[in-house]
Amino acid sequence: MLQVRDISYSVATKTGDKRIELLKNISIDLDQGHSLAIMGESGCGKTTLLKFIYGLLPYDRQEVMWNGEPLKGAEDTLIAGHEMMKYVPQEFELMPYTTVFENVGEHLSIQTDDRESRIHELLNVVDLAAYGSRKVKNLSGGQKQRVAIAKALAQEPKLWLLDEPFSHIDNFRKNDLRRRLFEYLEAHQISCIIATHDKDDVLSFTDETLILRSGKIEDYRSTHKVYSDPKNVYCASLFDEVTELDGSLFGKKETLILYPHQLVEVEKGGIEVEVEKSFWTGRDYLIAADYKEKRVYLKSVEKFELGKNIRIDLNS
Ligand SMILES: Nc1ncnc2c1ncn2[C@@H]1O[C@H](COP(=O)(O)OP(=O)(O)OP(=O)(O)O)[C@@H](O)[C@H]1O
Repeated sequence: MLQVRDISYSVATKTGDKRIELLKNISIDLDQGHSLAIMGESGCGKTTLLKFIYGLLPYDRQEVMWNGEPLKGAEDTLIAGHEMMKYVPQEFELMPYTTVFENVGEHLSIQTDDRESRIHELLNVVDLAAYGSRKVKNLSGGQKQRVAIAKALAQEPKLWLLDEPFSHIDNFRKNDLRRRLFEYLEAHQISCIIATHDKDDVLSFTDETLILRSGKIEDYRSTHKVYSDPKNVYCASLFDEVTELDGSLFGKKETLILYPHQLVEVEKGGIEVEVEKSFWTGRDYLIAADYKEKRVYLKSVEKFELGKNIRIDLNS
């Protein structure tokens, strides 16, 4: 079990007269086998938080605990990084002049009886079984990223720290790869913290979600709650387009933060909006409309012409 206790992390400005706080009062409890998503806008501190947990940055106090034991930060260890964790950074580190097979096997003991079958198992997880003998320098960016993932799994971590792990991988493979990986993690009871901008990494695969904004926790609950009951527009907009409307327009007390599928066109009732644009999304249209100079988004099976007035209501 991982426990992060009220951590803050700051760096000195270039002039050295001030400090910038990159992380402020972050606490995390992660049970073994659970997965946590870290979401937030670019620059909010996701990578810094992963590096901090992994032990690449100095700890002021005993702030990161593993199964109740305090861990040491970068300034107190010879080799930074905790052995029960594996951190897969955005810029993956591979050996370009050796094969995929050798890269993945790098950390497996030569004595391991089932060395070959273990490497094959991991290459299967990342769908690279056919590329074992290929030199890494001759792979595409997405293939290299998959090698980095397999290599990290070869070390049998208890906690996996992933920074935008699918950023180079095409949509065609992404969904399948996600499913295989998270199934592998579940089967081996490996915990996972994944920093991502992609809601598809989060909704189907993580138990909890922590949303960061300027280094502070904006929300930290079950992924289901973070998505379905967003605390504010910032949190909701990490998942989809968002409309914020006064609830009294629909007979509700609270301000409403709505995803496009939560608003629909109706014949009567609701409010009148003016269509500004219809975007085809494959299955239906995302309609951008104006309500008293406020942007409103809804889903529709029908395309609406620019300037058309339609009535919309809550999709209950
Ligand atoms: N050593 C450092 N010195 C000064 N500023 C830093 C340092 N490391 C990170 N930062 C700043 O801290 C902020 C958080 O960076 P971080 O890489 O953690 O963000 P992020 O949420 O992972 O962003 P992205 O989604 O773009 O990868 C950024 O503004 C970054 O420029």
